[in-house]
Amino acid sequence: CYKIAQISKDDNSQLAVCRVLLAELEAHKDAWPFLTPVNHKVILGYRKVIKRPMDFSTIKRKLNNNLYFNLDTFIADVNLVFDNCEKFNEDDSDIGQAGHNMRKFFHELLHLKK
Ligand SMILES: Cn1cc(C(=O)NCCN)ccc1=O
Repeated sequence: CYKIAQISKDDNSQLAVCRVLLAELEAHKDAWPFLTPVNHKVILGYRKVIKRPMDFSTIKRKLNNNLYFNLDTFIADVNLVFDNCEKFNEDDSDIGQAGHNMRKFFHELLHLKK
């Protein structure tokens, strides 16, 4: 049963790493555009242009509902947040710049944890 215990321990420690990474993203000064889902009733065109919306609160809900298989599936959703941002916003806009800053910050976090 050691093998089974080992697998579940890895899942738990990977889950703990995801929670810490998400907390650090949410605490960043440039996180404000990404904390909650984009309101497509307010932001015209968003629903048509962005096929897979994602935000930090949705990632937190998915983490708590055990919907991430491993660290890589978590990283894919975080990158989706930044890819959506780049698609919808000009690079020189406030939100566009925030997205670039947050992507760089997340990339550096990942390389610290390795
Ligand atoms: C990520 N993103 C956020 C917004 C937004 O307005 N967020 C509300 C901030 N309070 C608009 C476009 C977009 O791509």
